[in-house]
Amino acid sequence: MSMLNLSKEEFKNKFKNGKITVAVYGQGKMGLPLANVFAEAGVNVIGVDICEEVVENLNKGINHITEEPFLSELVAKNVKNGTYCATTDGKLAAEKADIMIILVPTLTDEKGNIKLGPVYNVAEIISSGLKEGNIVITEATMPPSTTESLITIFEKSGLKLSNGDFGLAHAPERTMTGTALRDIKGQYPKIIGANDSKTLEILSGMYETINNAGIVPISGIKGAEAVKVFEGVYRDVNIGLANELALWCEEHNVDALEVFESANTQPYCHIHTPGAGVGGHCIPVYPWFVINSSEKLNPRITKTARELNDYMAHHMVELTIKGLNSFEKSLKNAKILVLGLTFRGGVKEFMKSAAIPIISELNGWDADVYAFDPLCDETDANRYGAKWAEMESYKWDAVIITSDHVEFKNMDLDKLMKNVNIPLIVDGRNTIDPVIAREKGFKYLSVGNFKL
Ligand SMILES: NC(=O)C1=CN([C@@H]2O[C@H](COP(=O)(O)OP(=O)(O)OC[C@H]3O[C@@H](n4cnc5c(N)ncnc54)[C@H](O)[C@@H]3O)[C@@H](O)[C@H]2O)C=CC1
Ligand SMILES: CC(=O)N[C@@H]1[C@@H](OP(=O)(O)OP(=O)(O)OC[C@H]2O[C@@H](n3ccc(=O)[nH]c3=O)[C@H](O)[C@@H]2O)O[C@H](C(=O)O)[C@@H](O)[C@@H]1O
Repeated sequence: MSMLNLSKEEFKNKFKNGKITVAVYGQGKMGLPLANVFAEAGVNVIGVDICEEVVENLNKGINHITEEPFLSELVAKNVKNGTYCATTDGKLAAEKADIMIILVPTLTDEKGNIKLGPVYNVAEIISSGLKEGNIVITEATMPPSTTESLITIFEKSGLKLSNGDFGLAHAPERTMTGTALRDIKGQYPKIIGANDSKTLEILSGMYETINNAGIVPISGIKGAEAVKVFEGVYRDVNIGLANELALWCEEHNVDALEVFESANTQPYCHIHTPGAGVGGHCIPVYPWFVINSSEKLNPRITKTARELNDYMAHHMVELTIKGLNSFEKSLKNAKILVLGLTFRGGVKEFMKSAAIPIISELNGWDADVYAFDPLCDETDANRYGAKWAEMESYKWDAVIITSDHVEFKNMDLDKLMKNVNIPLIVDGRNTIDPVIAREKGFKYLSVGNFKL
């Protein structure tokens, strides 16, 4: 069906009555919730993924993103009522679909080199099934200009974008794991940048169907890509500032969180939270999209913040050494419990997790390193060089918190006190209340709060 001939209202009617088919490529933390919010709105949705086990389970109504609240029920309901199905056959999905959404990983390697293999792979597959009147949308976070770099791939289909044969847009996913369904339905307005006004009109109609916060149309595709990337750069740079000011607070024996919270009572001040570092495949990745595309510009602020945030894992080990030394203990053979393997609480994702370099450096000092994470298991701990243990397994010489899981926020400190050889907590996520920890007899150190 050529949607580009429809008015916005005609499109919305067909869309809500299952007359339009959407294929979402990538059924992970972002793609699966999006696909199922569309399906819940009555749209015909095909979820495409390369993982056969994921697809097989999804077609049985089984959700693999178990940390996403309410998603399991939604997937089961949509599969049952036939508005959602999954496949590994991306070409067939493209042949059936009117709108194709690309929501696969956009990553960088350790050196910040951008890796867009999954995007180009999906573009080739979509091109093989692209039909007149279709619209292709990138929702994955894209280095600015990347969506338009796919045009030559789509035009292998014989269709021409400049002739209006198909539409192209970028409409970034502005969602957090843990609140994805809420966010997709309208926590924030939907940014859309399209190749022409007709495509923009149709997609405004489409997203209005599921997002009650409305649409923010951007004058071009590249601008829409920059919106999303800049949101992430803003966050990484501001976390870097928080970490730098927290290190100053440690040097001057000032409680960083108390100062930051007080400064933030001024509406123009939003000092972020200092910590063990910036993980995930979003915030530490997007700055590289700016750094690697700057030729004349030297993006010194973006680069410096990135470097400082990556330094914080080492600082956590420094705090641990200072803490142990205050008990006349060194790291060698010290029994250390690392609480948290994931990059942040509530998400089972290890990309750039602070725990990984921390465990590696502790092992370098011949410490006896164990880990626990409520979302993980022994295999995850061993993969990163730690043995698996629970709090009660041994008497610990130090406990290092690297993920802000809610289980750690509610930790029973009286029980922990019974399971320590040395009462030392190094809190990389400001998860524990320092006053309570110190009242209970712990030596408590965190980024920005250093009292031996
Ligand atoms: N995770 C988050 O909090 C957010 C992520 N994003 C962006 O969303 C995009 C996707 O991220 P996530 O969903 O978190 O990744 P994810 O790793 O959770 O899921 C990616 C899915 O894509 C599948 N996949 C990989 N290559 C594929 C291919 N060639 N064809 C089909 N499927 C393929 C994988 O099997 C996996 O199921 C990224 O660009 C990310 O920057 C945007 C906002 C938030
Ligand atoms: C601007 C913003 O809030 N972006 C969100 C972010 O989600 P993400 O899951 O990456 O979590 P996050 O809260 O940004 O945390 C990233 C990392 O930074 C750390 N972190 C976070 C905030 C802070 O003040 N200090 C800090 O050290 C976290 O511990 C974590 O290691 O990135 C997502 C994305 O863009 O993919 C985005 O959709 C989410 O809304």
